[in-house]
Amino acid sequence: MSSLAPEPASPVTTVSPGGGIAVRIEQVHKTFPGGVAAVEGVDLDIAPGAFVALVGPSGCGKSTLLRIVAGLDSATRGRVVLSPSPEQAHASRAPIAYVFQDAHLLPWRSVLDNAALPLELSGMDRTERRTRAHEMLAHVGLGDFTTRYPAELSGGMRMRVSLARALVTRPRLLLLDEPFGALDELTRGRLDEQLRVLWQELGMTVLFVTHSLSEAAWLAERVIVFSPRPARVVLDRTPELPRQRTAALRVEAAFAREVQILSEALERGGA
Ligand SMILES: Nc1ncnc2c1ncn2[C@@H]1O[C@H](COP(=O)(O)OP(=O)(O)OP(=O)(O)O)[C@@H](O)[C@H]1O
Repeated sequence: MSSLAPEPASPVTTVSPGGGIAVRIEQVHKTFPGGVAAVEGVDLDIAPGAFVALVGPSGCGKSTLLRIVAGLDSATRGRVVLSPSPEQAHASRAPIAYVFQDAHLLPWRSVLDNAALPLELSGMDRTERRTRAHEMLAHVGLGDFTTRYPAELSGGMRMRVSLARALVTRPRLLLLDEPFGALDELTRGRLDEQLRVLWQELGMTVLFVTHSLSEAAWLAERVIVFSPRPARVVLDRTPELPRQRTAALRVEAAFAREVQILSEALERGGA
């Protein structure tokens, strides 16, 4: 089987849609020790279940903002309010999962054991965690690769394991930091398609950092364009595109127009 062959998606029946976390970013500023200002007065209200792309020039502060939302870093001023809060979140679902630019798989563990890792760390018993990891790997098209090891996989397959590892916890908020940036266009497009299907089926809020304006317009229901560092919001746009995103949409005039609008905002922000 080709690593990119779309497998019939096995629905994740145990997760009901809904249940995404609302994210309120209130006047967030971040200045690092030494005086580097990375984020300046960002105000965003993100509805539960929204799919939001964050775009901006390299080094503008997107990752910093995502890390603050995740609680991995703190704001210098302002605050991020998650609702429900991670403490109130439902026990059967993790509040937050984070996907990095690199897959960061453990080379000595099989694909299945990599995907099951967060469940193992949470103390779930072996049979249940393996069942859940199997289910999610099948969902991202890796059902036939569970016994393989990371070194035997392509870059796109490794990213899919990383995505499955984040999704096994059934997060209510999924944060992705330029996850497909190192992949070729075709693989990236396929993974975008799988991610959108997963978002629609799993019921979670998604914040997706990318450099690619076309990826942002195709994937997200709302695109935030940031200025060069320190990141300020230049544009907050809901692309006027059909909810059902298809591969054919990428060559349509309406899509090109959306990318153009984002591109102009990016230029304005840098002026
Ligand atoms: N821990 C840190 N200490 C000091 N400066 C930092 C730290 N982390 C990030 N920065 C600086 O903050 C700025 C924003 O970095 P950040 O990684 O958030 O940008 P980005 O928009 O995600 O970049 P890219 O798109 O290239 O990944 C950069 O100038 C970076 O050097």
